[in-house]
Amino acid sequence: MTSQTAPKGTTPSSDQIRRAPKVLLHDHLDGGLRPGTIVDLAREAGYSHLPEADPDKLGIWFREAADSGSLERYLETFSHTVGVMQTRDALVRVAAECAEDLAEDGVVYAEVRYAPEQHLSGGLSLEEVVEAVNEGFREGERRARANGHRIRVGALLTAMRHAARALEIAELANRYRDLAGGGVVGFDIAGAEAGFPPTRHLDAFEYLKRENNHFTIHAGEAFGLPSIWQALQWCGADRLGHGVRIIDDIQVQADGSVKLGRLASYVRDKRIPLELCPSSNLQTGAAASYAEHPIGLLRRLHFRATVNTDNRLMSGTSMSREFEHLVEAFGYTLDDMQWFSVNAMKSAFIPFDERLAMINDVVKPGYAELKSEWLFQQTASTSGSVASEG
Ligand SMILES: O=c1[nH]cnc2c1ncn2[C@H]1C[C@H](O)[C@@H](CO)O1
Ligand SMILES: [Zn+2]
Repeated sequence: MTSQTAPKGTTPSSDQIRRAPKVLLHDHLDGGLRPGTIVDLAREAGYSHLPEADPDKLGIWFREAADSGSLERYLETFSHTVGVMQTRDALVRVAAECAEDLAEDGVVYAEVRYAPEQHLSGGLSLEEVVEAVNEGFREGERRARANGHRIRVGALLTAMRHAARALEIAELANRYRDLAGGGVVGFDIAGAEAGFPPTRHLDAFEYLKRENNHFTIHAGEAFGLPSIWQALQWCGADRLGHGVRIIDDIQVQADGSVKLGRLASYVRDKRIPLELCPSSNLQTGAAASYAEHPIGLLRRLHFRATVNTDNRLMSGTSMSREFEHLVEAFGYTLDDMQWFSVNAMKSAFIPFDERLAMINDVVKPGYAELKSEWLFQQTASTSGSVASEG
């Protein structure tokens, strides 16, 4: 009897990984610019601080400068991307290219975040920033469709944790939700973690809860369990940005059995989504290698783990590349990729019926098609060998 599915251990090719429908919950708009666009925008704006004028060299500069082992130094590189994103046209262009690039890479749904308060030095208001980015995402979705790709992009508004505008940004996120055609789907806080606990912004989180709105919090990246605990139990985060240090509450015993502490149990029991970003974690020192990244254990233990890019420019990555690294490190199959993608889609901030439709009408059929391709390839090569034997 022949098997109906690809056997476990059949790893997907790079081409299959790229074509597989992927879902991205954690990607920074100002961490994903094309190097050529940065050079163009710097010229137009008279921004003279770029460390390199050649796009290829600039791309390498970002990767190397971000590869520092420290979140604080990693974040310094954003001064150049934010520096050229200060006009309406620049924001529309960057957002449109972001949607196009993600769609080209096989991402079908993405939540892309940025901090509106960082884009005001050219005279834009917070509202004008949000409207420009939304316009860019819609334009990028249209261009992607014209190129045969379908993607839906929602925005998350980030407040910087060292600043004091979180409530104002939360109110902004609330005003721009539920827009026809797509808009702002939630809120986040980002920036240096050590010394800036999420409880500094409790007023913003309490406001969002009263408004029945959604938010994620960068927690458990550069700082450990107390940050995750505060984000969940004081602030009420729906998801954890990174959350990778939950591994500190999981003990693997000498006999291979695993013991979860109370916080790790809570995260798993409540199905709290972890927005894991492997390449970014290697750069900021949160993990030593892909093979040692906690995602391997968290996936085995059935945490609600998702795979994300964080900053495609600074990490020289894409969703496909993240999966390529994981396939190589852990031998993941298309079934594993589907599991991560369904997890991410279940955890998105759009309404339940729309998430379900994406899972049933886009994600699952996409993987089924790739798996059936595999079956037909096997059939073709088997019948070839039967014919030659005959
Ligand atoms: O991984 C991150 N951790 C904390 N903050 C981050 C990370 N990646 C980007 N940021 C910051 C820098 C950006 O300017 C800001 C908004 O996207 O969010
Ligand atoms: Zn991030």
